[in-house]
Amino acid sequence: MGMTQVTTLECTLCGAEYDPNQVIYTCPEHEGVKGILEVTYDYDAIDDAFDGDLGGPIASQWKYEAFLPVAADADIVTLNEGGTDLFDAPNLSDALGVETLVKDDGRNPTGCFKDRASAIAVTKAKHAGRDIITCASTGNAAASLSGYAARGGMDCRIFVPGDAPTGKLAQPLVYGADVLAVNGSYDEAYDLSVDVTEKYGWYNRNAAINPFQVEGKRTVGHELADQSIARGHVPDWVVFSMGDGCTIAGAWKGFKEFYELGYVDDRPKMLGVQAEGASAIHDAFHDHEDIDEIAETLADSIAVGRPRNTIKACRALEQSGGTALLVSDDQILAAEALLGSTEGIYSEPAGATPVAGVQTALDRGIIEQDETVVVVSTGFGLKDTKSAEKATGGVDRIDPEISEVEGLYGTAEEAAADD
Ligand SMILES: Cc1ncc(COP(=O)(O)O)c(C=O)c1O
Ligand SMILES: N[C@@H](CCOP(=O)(O)O)C(=O)O
Repeated sequence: MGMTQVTTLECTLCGAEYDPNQVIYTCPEHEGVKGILEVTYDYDAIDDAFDGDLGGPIASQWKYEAFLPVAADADIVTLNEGGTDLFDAPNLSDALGVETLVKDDGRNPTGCFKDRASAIAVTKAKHAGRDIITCASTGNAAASLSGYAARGGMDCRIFVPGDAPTGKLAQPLVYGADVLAVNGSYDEAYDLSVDVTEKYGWYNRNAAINPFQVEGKRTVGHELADQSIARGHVPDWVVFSMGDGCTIAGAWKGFKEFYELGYVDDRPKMLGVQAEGASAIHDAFHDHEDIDEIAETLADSIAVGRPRNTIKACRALEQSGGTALLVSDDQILAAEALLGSTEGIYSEPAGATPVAGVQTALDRGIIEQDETVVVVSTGFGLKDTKSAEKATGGVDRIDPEISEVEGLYGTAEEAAADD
């Protein structure tokens, strides 16, 4: 059975349309991965089918199943992804000087928002009768896909840059994937995975070329809209970090759909944040003539030199009235420590990057102090403890002597007198 609510796959460059019930990645009319495809829907059919309790509890992203491009007779492979909390963040708000909420997508089953897309990929691959699935990854998509492939009983072969954080390499190994650590950058691992997909015919999960992956990511936008209904107001800004640009594009598409269907009465502006050393989407959005294709940032998840989804990301920024800005690695590390120490939310650097973006946007008058901001923390910090050590300065090492504690805090009597 086909996906009744999906109408076509439309090329973002030339508008050519393709049958969505085939496995197709990019538009063959363009070289390489340029002709990214957009999934289009019959929204009347979706609206008829959707019976979610808007403003009510969100058990998982499957609350929005009517919006998801899976066949009605597909066996869904899920670990209960999505349904992540949107936290009030009073301490962080005080520190930043603007009302801030945190959507903690690091609480997904494998510790990253990628699970929203991986559930779709493995479900679709199985439905298409495939038994091997692949992707290129800076680490999170790899870990996520490996977990879902294990759950779905599929073989998983992933390509990661050799210097990926060890936590992100351990995770897919435990999930039973073949982890191929490429001597090179993410961009090189990516090109290799595309080559392999063409030659071996494995199913490719990469969001940048597999048009259905951005569609899974849009449930974060559905949830933000749903949570806005529960809270009674839509935030002025939603802030994401950007690497390939698929995540912000998906989130915007999801929120916009709910707005256009009349489920929610306003839309946020999207703020996309990149690292100074990996700035290609920012550069394209601001019409810089020389786009810097070198990626050098400790925020490994957004260390992307040649983003594959610049078109969709820039469209999200433009349509929402938002913008893109850059932050330094030092700001990212400081943001990781700030988010953790103010709200107990431990993010990897790319997950904390939006917090650094809010600070910069306030300084530059892009965000006003009387606005409301949602930062989306996209990945859990324990995947990259080396960066956490850099962010915090690490532990105090002491001998097992009371005098060592007294050296730090004074004697117990002195500390009691201070209280
Ligand atoms: C934790 C984390 N945050 C942000 C991103 C950026 O997402 P995108 O590449 O879709 O822009 C990624 C990777 O893609 C990621 O793993
Ligand atoms: N930084 C990403 C890159 C690939 O993920 P995708 O979902 O955009 O395909 C990662 O975590 O690997």
